[in-house]
Amino acid sequence: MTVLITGGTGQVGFELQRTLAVFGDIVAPTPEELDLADASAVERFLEQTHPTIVVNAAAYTAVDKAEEEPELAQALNADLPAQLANYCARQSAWLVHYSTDYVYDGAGESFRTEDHPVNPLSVYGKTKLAGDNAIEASGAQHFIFRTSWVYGARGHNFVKTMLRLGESKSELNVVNDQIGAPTTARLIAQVTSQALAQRNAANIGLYHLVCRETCNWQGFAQAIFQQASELGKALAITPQAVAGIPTSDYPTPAKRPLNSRLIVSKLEETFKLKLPTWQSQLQQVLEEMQSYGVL
Ligand SMILES: NC(=O)C1=CN([C@@H]2O[C@H](COP(=O)(O)OP(=O)(O)OC[C@H]3O[C@@H](n4cnc5c(N)ncnc54)[C@H](OP(=O)(O)O)[C@@H]3O)[C@@H](O)[C@H]2O)C=CC1
Ligand SMILES: Cc1cn([C@H]2C[C@H](O)[C@@H](COP(=O)(O)OP(=O)(O)O[C@H]3O[C@@H](C)C(=O)[C@@H](O)[C@H]3O)O2)c(=O)[nH]c1=O
Ligand SMILES: [Mg+2]
Repeated sequence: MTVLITGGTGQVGFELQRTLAVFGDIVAPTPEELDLADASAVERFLEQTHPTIVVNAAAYTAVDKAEEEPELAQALNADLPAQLANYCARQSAWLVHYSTDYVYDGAGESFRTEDHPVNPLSVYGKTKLAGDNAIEASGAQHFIFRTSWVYGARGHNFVKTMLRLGESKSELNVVNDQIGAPTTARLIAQVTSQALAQRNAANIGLYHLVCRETCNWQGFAQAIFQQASELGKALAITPQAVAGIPTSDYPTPAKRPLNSRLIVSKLEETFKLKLPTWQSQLQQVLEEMQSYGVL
C-alpha cells in the first residue's frame, strides 16, 4: 500500500508524514521533485507510484497574493484536487482533502454546519470551493476536512508572525471582528489518521474540523503573548498592548469572512472523538517550539 502525501513540506503535510505511516509506505514528493501545478507531471507521478490513499495537503494558501495570481491558485486549489479525485475514482483509491472556512461569507453571528450555503469572498476561497465541488462530483471515496486558522511549530502562520513582531514592537493593532477557531496542523493530522482508520462507504463526505472554542485575532494574539511569556519568552509587548481594530482599519487585497464559527459535532459523532480547545492546543505548540529552541 502506498500513501501519497502532497504538500508534505507544508504545515499539515509535515504532520501527516508522522501520523500516516501506519497506512502504508509514504511517498511525499517535494516541490522540486514534483510541480503540482503541472498536470502531466502529476499524472505521470500517479501512474508510477500508484497510491491507494492520496492525502492532498498542498494548496495555494497566500490569501492576498491569490488575488493577483488567480490562475496559479486555480491550478493548485481546484484543478489539482479534481485531477487527484479523478485518479481515485478510477482506481478505487481513497482521497483526503482539506477545505477552509473562507468558502463561507461569514455573514451573521451563528455557528454553521456543513450544509450551510457557501459564498466565498476571495480568489483563495473561490478556488478552494471549486476543489471541494470537483471532489464531491468525482465519485471518489473521500474525506474533505474543512478547517480554519491553521498553525503549527513549523511553517508560516499567524503565531510565528505575532511572536516575531512581539520581540521588537511594544504595541500592535490586530483585528477583533473576525471570529473563528485557531486549529493546529498536528490535530488535523491526528484526526485524519483516526478517520482513515474508520473509512467506509457510509462515512464518505465533508466534515468541519476545528478546535473547540472561538476567538478573534486580537484575542488569539493576546493568548499567544500571555502563554509565551509564561513559558519564559522575552517580549517587547504585553497582551494588554494588543489593541483591537475593525477589519476596515486593516485593509487587505482579499476580503475575509467575519464569522467563521463552525460546528464540529458531525466529525465528533461519526468518528467517536472529542476535539480539544484552541487554548490547550496553543500551549502544546508553544511548548513544542520551546523544545526545539525556536520560541
Ligand atoms: N493555513 C491555513 O490557515 C489554512 C489552511 N487550510 C487548508 O489546509 C491545507 C493545508 O494547509 P497548510 O498546511 O497551512 O498549507 P501550507 O501553505 O503550509 O503548505 C502548502 C503546501 O503546498 C505546497 N505547494 C504549493 N504549491 C506547490 C506546487 N506548485 N508544487 C508543489 N507543491 C506546492 C507547498 O510547498 P512549498 O514547500 O513550496 O511551500 C506546501 O508544501 C490546504 O488545503 C489549505 O487550503 C484550511 C484552512 C486554514
Ligand atoms: C500580522 C497582522 C495581521 N492582522 C490580521 C489580518 C487578518 O485579518 C488576520 C490573520 O492574518 P493572516 O495573515 O494569518 O490571515 P490569513 O492568511 O487570511 O489566514 C487564513 O489563511 C487561509 C489559508 C485560511 O484558510 C484561513 O482559515 C485563515 O487561516 O489578522 C492584523 O490585524 N494585524 C497584524 O499585525
Ligand atoms: Mg496567511
